[in-house]
Amino acid sequence: MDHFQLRNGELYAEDVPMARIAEQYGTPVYIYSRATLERHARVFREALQPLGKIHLAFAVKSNPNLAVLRVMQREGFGADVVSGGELARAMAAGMPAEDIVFSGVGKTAREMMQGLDAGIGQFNIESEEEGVELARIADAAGRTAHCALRVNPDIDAGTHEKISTGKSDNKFGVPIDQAVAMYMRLAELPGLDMRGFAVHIGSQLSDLKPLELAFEKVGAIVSQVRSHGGTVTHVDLGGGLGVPYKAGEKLPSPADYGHMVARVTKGWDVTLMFEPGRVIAGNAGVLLTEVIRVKRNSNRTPFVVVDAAMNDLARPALYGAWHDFDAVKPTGEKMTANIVGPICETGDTFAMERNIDALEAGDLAVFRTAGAYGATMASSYNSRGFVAEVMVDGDKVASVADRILPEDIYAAERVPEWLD
Ligand SMILES: Cc1ncc(COP(=O)(O)O)c(C=O)c1O
Ligand SMILES: N[C@@H](CCCC[NH3+])C(=O)O
Repeated sequence: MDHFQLRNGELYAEDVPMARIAEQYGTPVYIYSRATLERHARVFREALQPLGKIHLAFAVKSNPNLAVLRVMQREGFGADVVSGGELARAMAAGMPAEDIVFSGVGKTAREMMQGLDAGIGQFNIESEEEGVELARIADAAGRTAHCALRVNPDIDAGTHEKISTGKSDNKFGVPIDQAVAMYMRLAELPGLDMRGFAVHIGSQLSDLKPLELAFEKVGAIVSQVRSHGGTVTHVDLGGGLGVPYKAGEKLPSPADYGHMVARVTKGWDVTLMFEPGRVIAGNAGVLLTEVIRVKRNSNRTPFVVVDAAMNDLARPALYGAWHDFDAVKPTGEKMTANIVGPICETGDTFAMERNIDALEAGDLAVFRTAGAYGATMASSYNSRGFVAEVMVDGDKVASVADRILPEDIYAAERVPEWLD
């Protein structure tokens, strides 16, 4: 059930009218629904639970807000992190260190030490060089790093090229044909406990077939390692499951995904790990915005200029991504418009020639499916500050991230005295 729905002709977030949120917190503002996050977490768990030993790690990059992480922690999820900052956030939100997986091609020595000091559950190593460095650091500190080797299966995930990660020319993972020998070498190093493999071929996948092919390839190397006398107890299958961005769009469900995973991993005898992000958070958030003005150039499609911009929601500018856009108080009238933000770039365009609810200056509207890769990718470009975030829970609403004003940002800047 959608928790961002019309009631008596106006949009609500759970039991809170969005107009009230705009009044109280201003716009633009991200709104997260606790009930939706929880439902998605449970649906995902129920789809994978039948597989036996599983570990669920929420991809922090998709939505690192502390309140969102706390919801996930209460749902029994650990975290997939890709930086020292995300690791610190996951821990600040109360995630147990042993439930945290650290991925990423560029972990610094300092971040490795941070993970070791915290006692995180697993490092996903993305190169032999990284494994050797982690071994040296762990050994010198008298620690053991539990590790999986991330493989690159050279599979086209069929998603946007900028969010594909599993082709051989992508920077992620090690070539799968070298993985077994590399795994065996790394397993010899002091300081490392090689316990398995990881794979993640991309995000917003709308077809399960590429995932299935990737997992089959991983299954083959698990057998090869074992036939060489090596040990494999964990396989991390990453995230990537897509979500509908357009009303009525059909994508594979977590249950479809669960059935596919069950079929492919039958007999592996490992703990299966998952790193879902978008499928949990995407449709659990919207970006509420106010129309600043409607700019009508005679005979041309009007521009609906909203107070959200590409710095608040970067996906349309970065990937040409589609976000459904609905009036908070629709009149039933429609218009064809270009939806743009106030930033001084043509790329600050959310949609062109879109058939939308008729809007005028001062009206409120939402970009849907903005809970993942929304606020987390915000910037302060054009000195617009950082967008605010709230969470609703039934009829309750709370700020979960205050708006950061331009003056808060330039307070950290200095003019050196030699410029006086
Ligand atoms: C290593 C890794 N794990 C998990 C995710 C989360 O992906 P998604 O939000 O598509 O589930 C990503 C992002 O693509 C990733 O790079
Ligand atoms: N930022 C991307 C997803 C990247 C996934 C990170 N591995 C998006 O908005 O779709």
